[in-house]
Amino acid sequence: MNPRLHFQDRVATITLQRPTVANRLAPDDLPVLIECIACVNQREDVRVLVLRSEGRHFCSGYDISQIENSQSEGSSFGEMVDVVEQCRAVTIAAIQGGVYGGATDLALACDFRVGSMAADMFMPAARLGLHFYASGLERYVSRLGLDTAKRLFLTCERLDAEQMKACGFLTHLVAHTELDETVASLAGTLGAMAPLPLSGMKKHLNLIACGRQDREAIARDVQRSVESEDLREGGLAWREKRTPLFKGR
Ligand SMILES: CC(C)(COP(=O)([O-])OP(=O)(O)OC[C@H]1O[C@@H](n2cnc3c(N)ncnc32)[C@H](O)[C@@H]1OP(=O)(O)O)[C@@H](O)C(=O)NCCC(=O)NCCSC(=O)C[C@@H](O)C[N+](C)(C)C
Repeated sequence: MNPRLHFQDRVATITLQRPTVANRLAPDDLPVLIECIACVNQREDVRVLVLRSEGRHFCSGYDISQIENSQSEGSSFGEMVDVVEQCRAVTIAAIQGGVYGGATDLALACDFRVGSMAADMFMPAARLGLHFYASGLERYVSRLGLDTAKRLFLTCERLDAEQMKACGFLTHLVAHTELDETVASLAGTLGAMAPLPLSGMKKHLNLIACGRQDREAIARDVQRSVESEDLREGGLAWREKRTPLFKGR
């Protein structure tokens, strides 16, 4: 099955596993990815989702051999990326190599993008004759700013790992050999946080980034945390100088 979903402790991992075609995503892969996220959302014990892939490239985007159908399929690619962005768990993309086209939007929908020095990226939509969908354009501008979004979309320029970090595409840049360890360490850090504020603040920060903030909803989530067992546990653990044991309620 592509992709593969795996659970360990508080961490879910989705692995793209078509390395012979640079992990390109065909229309058939999109509902499978959406289903994987639905499975993750159902598991209350899962706090972190790692999106990784096998082989030299992270993902080469949409299947170019089916690009003419992308008008009808385009919305489902964007829909899949929106579903990833709205995942309840905090998401980390582990980018070991190339990330191209729609895959760059998929990575941007993740909360953290940890890249290796072997990573590179480009967005060839204009070169292919394709206008990118609205939610992807918005995500680029809200995450990277207007000038970088224009540079990437309009020139189709290739960026190396250091340029990806400099423009904010990568949140972390590490040696190739340290990628898995860095991702596991970040997943461990995030997995130890109180689940309610973790997923709540993730959701609201994303909404604020695209200008759709809801102050009343934030106030409700603040109140929910004030009344939570986890807040009492957090204070108690601090006083007792021990690691808190959060239950997500
Ligand atoms: C990834 C790559 C750098 C790898 O190079 P490599 O030298 O390591 O390997 P390769 O021999 O080029 O690739 C291995 C195989 O993988 C295939 N492949 C690689 N990426 C593909 C892709 N995206 N679609 C279809 N086949 C793809 C190659 O054609 C090839 O097939 P073959 O063995 O039958 O010749 C090189 O294949 C390449 O540039 N691929 C194209 C990348 C690219 O332009 N991606 C953007 C796709 S368009 C896109 O994503 C926009 C889309 O999101 C918009 N919308 C959602 C609205 C539809």
